[in-house]
Amino acid sequence: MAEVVEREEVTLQKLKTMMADFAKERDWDQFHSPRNLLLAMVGEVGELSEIFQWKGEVPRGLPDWKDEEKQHLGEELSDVLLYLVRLADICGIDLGKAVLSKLELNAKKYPVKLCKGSSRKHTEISCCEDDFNENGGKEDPTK
Ligand SMILES: Nc1ccn([C@H]2C[C@H](O)[C@@H](COP(=O)(O)OP(=O)(O)OP(=O)(O)O)O2)c(=O)n1
Repeated sequence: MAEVVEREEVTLQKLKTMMADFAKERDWDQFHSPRNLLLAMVGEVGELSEIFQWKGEVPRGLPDWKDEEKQHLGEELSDVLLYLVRLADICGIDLGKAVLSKLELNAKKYPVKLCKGSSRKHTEISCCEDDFNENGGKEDPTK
C-alpha cells in the first residue's frame, strides 16, 4: 500500500481509503464486487479458523504460542477486517456509523441488569416489568 499508517492513527475511514487506493492502483475495482468481497472475506475467515483448528480451547492471550503463530494470526485477522471494510464501502455502508448503532442496539437487547453473568440469547431473557407494554405484551427491547 502506498501509505504506511502509524498504529495509533488507524481508523476505519483510513483503512477504507487505503483499500480503495490499493484496488484502484491495481485496476482491481472490477473484481471488488459485493459478492466477490464477501466470498473473499469468508475465505479469510476459513484461514483464520484453520489457525485454531484442532488446538482445542486455548487460553486468552495465547501465552504458549510462538511469535510466528501470533504474527500469522494477526495477518489473517487483518485480511478479514480489510475485506469487511472494503465490502461495507462497496455496499455504501458507513461502517463506523453502523457499528456504533449496533453497539447501542446490543446494549438495549442485553441490559446489564438482566444479562450480567449469563450468556443466554436475548430471546431467552425473561422480561422485567418495564419491558411489558400496556396490553400486557412483551416489548421488543430492540424497537
Ligand atoms: N483481489 C484481491 C486480492 C487480495 N486483496 C488483499 C486483501 C487481503 O488483505 C489480501 C488477501 O491476499 P491473498 O488472497 O493473497 O490471501 P492471503 O494474504 O491470505 O495469502 P494466502 O492465501 O497465500 O495465505 O490482499 C485484495 O484486496 N483484493
